[in-house]
Amino acid sequence: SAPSSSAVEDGESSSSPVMPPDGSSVVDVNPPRGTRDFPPEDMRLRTWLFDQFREVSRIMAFEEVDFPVLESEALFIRKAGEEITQQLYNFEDKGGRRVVLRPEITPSLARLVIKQGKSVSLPLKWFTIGQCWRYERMTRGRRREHYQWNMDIFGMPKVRAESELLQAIILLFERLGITSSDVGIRVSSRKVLQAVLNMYSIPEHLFTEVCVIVDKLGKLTREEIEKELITTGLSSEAVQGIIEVLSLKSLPKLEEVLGSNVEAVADLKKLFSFAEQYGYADWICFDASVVRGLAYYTGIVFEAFDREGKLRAICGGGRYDRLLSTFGSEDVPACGFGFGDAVIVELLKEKGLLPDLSRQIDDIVFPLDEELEGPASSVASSLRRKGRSVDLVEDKRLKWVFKHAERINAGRLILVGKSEWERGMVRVKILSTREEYEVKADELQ
Ligand SMILES: Nc1ccc(Br)nc1
Repeated sequence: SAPSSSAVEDGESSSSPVMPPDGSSVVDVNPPRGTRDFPPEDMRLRTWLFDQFREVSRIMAFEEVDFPVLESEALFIRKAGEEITQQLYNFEDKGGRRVVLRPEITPSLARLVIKQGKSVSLPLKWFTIGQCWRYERMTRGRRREHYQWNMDIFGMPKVRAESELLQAIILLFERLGITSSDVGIRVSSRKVLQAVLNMYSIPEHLFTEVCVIVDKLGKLTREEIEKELITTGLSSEAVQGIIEVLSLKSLPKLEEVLGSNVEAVADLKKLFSFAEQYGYADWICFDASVVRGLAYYTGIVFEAFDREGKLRAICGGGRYDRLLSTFGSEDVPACGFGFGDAVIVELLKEKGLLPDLSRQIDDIVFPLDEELEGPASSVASSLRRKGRSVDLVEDKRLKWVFKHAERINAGRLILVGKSEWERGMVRVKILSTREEYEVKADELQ
């Protein structure tokens, strides 16, 4: 039996491995700390979820792209103190290169846009589903990997891009049976914070750091946030002003505070007006406290949340118009979101919306004795070449075969018996109706 592993650093199991008689030791059969196996039942759920991601991406006219999970560390070195860059799964490879298991996908997308250069026409609408990693001290016992669906639009400077991405997220929720009573999407803009910092003449270079700090609203206490803001050098007046504006949840109130000609207000009003036209206005709400924790966001940001408040953010994203220039390239306006594979499954469980994904096999082919194993091969092969899923079973008692047929929801049981085969026939059992008949082997469909 596999040694039970406990939460010790870096995943060594705490119990000694089972010692088989020959003295060798059994490897720890658990996956590395913080990672998951996907046995068939879990894999069916994951495949179903990813199929929903793909179907929404198709409906939204996005193209699929992919990248290595392994990326250059340089792509993720940022100085804003984000959690994501403090938990890099980074190492030096055998060639002395600094590499990472990517913690997110957006920088890879940006790298490919730069690499494609003038060979692509804008706007680009790309999506991918990929595994992302973080190295977290296991004391917190959290996962170190998850899969993220990313949808990104490059070369669309106006809020049409954000509106399109919000529709993709809402279409996904609707496909899963989730309603706007279950989930909402908080929307704001980093330009709100930018406007407040301008009001207090706070230098531009503090913007990103302040965003990363205020993103902890809801995770840290107000006092802790204020303390962190003060340490960046902000005056207590500016800190109070920031906290006050970020507590706004009314766009008209924001307009009163910031004025109508502030870009943030104009963008958000346009977005909420589009939402009415798309028909998803009841899903979204303005909430100035949303800033998201990634340093590179520059405009509208959003995150989906469960209205019961039991779970972490379901997905999130925003506009990042100046990411490419941090890689030394000309900027291209961009906007995107990441949608993880874990919180959404917790939500589906909460709402009783997990789909029934049992196995479905068309036919079981079973030779009734050893000398018919050859003919059974040709029966199975012929059905498979017609596109039927066939489980070829042998060396089992018939009682087991019937039980197995039930377990895998087989449609038919094809019995290859001696007397029937001598007449060129096989016996077919329709398992749902128990109907049974003989048919010519070479006419079996
Ligand atoms: N960025 C990131 C990577 C892996 C996990 Br689990 N969560 C967040």
